[in-house]
Amino acid sequence: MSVISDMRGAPPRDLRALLSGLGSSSLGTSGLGTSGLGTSGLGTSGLGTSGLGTSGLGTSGLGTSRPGPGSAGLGMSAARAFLGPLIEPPRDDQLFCPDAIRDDPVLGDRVDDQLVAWAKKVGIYPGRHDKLRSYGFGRFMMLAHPAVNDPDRLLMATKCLVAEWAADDYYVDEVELGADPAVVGSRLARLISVVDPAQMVPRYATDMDEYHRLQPISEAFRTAMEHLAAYASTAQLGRFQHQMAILFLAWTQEADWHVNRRTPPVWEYLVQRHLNSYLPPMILVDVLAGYELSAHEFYHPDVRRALTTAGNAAVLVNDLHSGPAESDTDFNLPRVLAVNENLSHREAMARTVEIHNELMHTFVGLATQLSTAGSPNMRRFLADIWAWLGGSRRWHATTGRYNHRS
Ligand SMILES: CC(C)=CCC/C(C)=C(\C)COP(=O)(O)OP(=O)(O)O
Repeated sequence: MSVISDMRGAPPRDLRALLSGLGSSSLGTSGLGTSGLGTSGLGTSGLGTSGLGTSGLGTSGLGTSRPGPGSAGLGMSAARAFLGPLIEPPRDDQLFCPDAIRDDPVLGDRVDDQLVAWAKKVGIYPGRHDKLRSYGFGRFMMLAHPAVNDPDRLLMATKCLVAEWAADDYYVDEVELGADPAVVGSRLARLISVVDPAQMVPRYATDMDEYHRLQPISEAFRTAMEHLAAYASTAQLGRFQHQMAILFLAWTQEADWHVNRRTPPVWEYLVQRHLNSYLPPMILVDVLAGYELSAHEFYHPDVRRALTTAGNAAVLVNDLHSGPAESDTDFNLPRVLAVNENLSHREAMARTVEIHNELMHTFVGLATQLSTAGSPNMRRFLADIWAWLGGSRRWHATTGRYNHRS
């Protein structure tokens, strides 16, 4: 039995409180089915509120005000009665993390089929489309957004995810795929000019366009963001651009470790994983579900703290699962811990679980406070993040990217 599946832990009291207020909203929205969430004809702002039935719950509106005391609308018992049963985290292991709320393999397959067709069209993962299919990135998004039944919304999120993963694989991690730490900075700086379009005098614009036309990863980002823009508000699109700049910065830091052949101290690795976290796909939960957490709330420092904590915890689940599939020169927390603290692999895995759990408990505490004090959309957003964490956990445990059949 692996260290991430052989110890038990009961959900603590604060988690129960959090779930009664927020985890249930995802269950509530999943109950709406495709007609409530999945159709493109519905305006984003109206959909969020109608999805949660806020009008009947005495709330302070759509969350344009700062989250603060006194604006809570949905009492816990009311939430439970209205939105359904609590989500219990799985009891079969030590990882303090929910499991997936829904698993719809047919829907996941459908998104993955369309994903592979898109990948062929833009030119990413050439000659590796079977591998790409086996990763089940569409299945990932199906698991992580359990309230969303619309394949096109899931495909949009999957394209964004895969554009990021392709950049990570081809520019940062996989030397055999052309990754080269000496040019990571330049490649990513050029790529950000697609994410946040560079303004160019006409005489050089053709040169820049020609470069991007020949870069499948540029084309992946351009088309993924075009798809994202069909569903996202300006502010939601801005979030994504901001998060990409952070992500790309982190990848240049990683390149420094490779070029200079140094293993960072644990704190520096954790800073890098804070920047190179799962936040980019996570912050799209409201875009997919068809509502919007206002920019005012989204960027509130307390909210940012909660979200980055969740993003950091989620990416450590990646570190726990991906280690064996990574090359020896790749960095992950167990490896960094083992080197810095002279731990065995098993000890380093157990320490990673501990750090993950500490982050998750912090997230639960912060989210509990925010969901008590914040708007209905705040509560819903946190619920959707919780659901995302569960879907991510299930994906990591089952994807062909990290789990090879022998
Ligand atoms: C979707 C995405 C690529 C988000 C940014 C965070 C990130 C780069 C990952 C979660 C991938 O991390 P990592 O490089 O460790 O993943 P693999 O182990 O290479 O699959």
